[in-house]
Amino acid sequence: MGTISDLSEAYRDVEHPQFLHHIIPLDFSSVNATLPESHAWTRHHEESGSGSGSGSSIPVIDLMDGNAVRMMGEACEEWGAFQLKKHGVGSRVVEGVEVEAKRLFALPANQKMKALRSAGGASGYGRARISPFFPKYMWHEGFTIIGSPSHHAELIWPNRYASFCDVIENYQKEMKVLAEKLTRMIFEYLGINEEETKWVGSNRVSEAVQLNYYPRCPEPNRAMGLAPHTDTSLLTILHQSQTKEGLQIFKEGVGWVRVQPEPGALVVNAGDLLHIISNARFPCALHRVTVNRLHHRYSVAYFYGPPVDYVVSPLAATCEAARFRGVTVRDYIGIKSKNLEEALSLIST
Ligand SMILES: O=C(O)CCC(=O)C(=O)O
Ligand SMILES: [Fe+2]
Repeated sequence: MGTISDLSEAYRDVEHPQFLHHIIPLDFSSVNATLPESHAWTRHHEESGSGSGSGSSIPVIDLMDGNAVRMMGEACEEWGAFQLKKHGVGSRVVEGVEVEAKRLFALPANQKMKALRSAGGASGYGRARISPFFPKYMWHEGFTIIGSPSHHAELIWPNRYASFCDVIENYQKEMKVLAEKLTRMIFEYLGINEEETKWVGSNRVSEAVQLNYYPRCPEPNRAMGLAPHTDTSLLTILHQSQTKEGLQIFKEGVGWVRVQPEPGALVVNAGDLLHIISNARFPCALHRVTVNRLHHRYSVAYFYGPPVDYVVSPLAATCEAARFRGVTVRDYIGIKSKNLEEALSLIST
């Protein structure tokens, strides 16, 4: 149980308890033709690079390819992200979670509210954690799982929570194996010695599963699915449902670039912790989500990182000056929760 509760505690320690209005999602089923003002952002879709025809897109990499280490490393350097094929996670496992996510978010609002995230907590149902940093709300609701989902699942489904938990726990297990493999490969690319990777594969890693739901939206051009952010992880593995609009990644000099769902592929992106460990050689992928008029969209993110008491520091900085001071995962979570995008500059040297 070690880390599982540790990660929850790292979030609970954050001195910034959120207000309920930052947690309770809008009841989207009650919205018909107009976007409520609370959710109306200024137009944002016409920015450069957001057209899929621009030719720019994150690389699609086959994990079984003999050059996978180099390709993943180069993708991380250029984009901080890539799509991964032949990753070894069965399609039934992935589709299984998507089915459970659909079932969960289709419940009436009062049912979902039974599993509402608490003001100081990290897991449960609610708005995106980054909500307090933005003037408008997002067209989104989420369900965060750290450790066992059974507590919250039982509140929602007293009689059928076991099957939900089986599916989620199996997904966590498979994602963890994949995340370990990817971490080892990426560290190899960065030339980080094995001594520093001892935590990989331990049962003390920090991990969380995030189910995301973006209902169809009457005015998609004025709404925001998920506002621009980077992930507070080492790496994130994401499954997205096959919808046209959705995830976009920001590339310096290009703008927002769509990540077209590639059948069977998972999106991998570098989080803040990998940015620090790589001494900023890898950008942490800034990403956001747009919504669409016709289809609901679902995604499942798996966040992976070192144990909360592990000191993250630039390991790939053997001959250059370290650009960040060392910081424990727990402290970094605290800094990020209070400062969001300023967090990295607060630990810069
Ligand atoms: O829905 C997506 O495609 C992205 C989700 C995401 O960025 C997150 O959960 O942190
Ligand atoms: Fe994210």
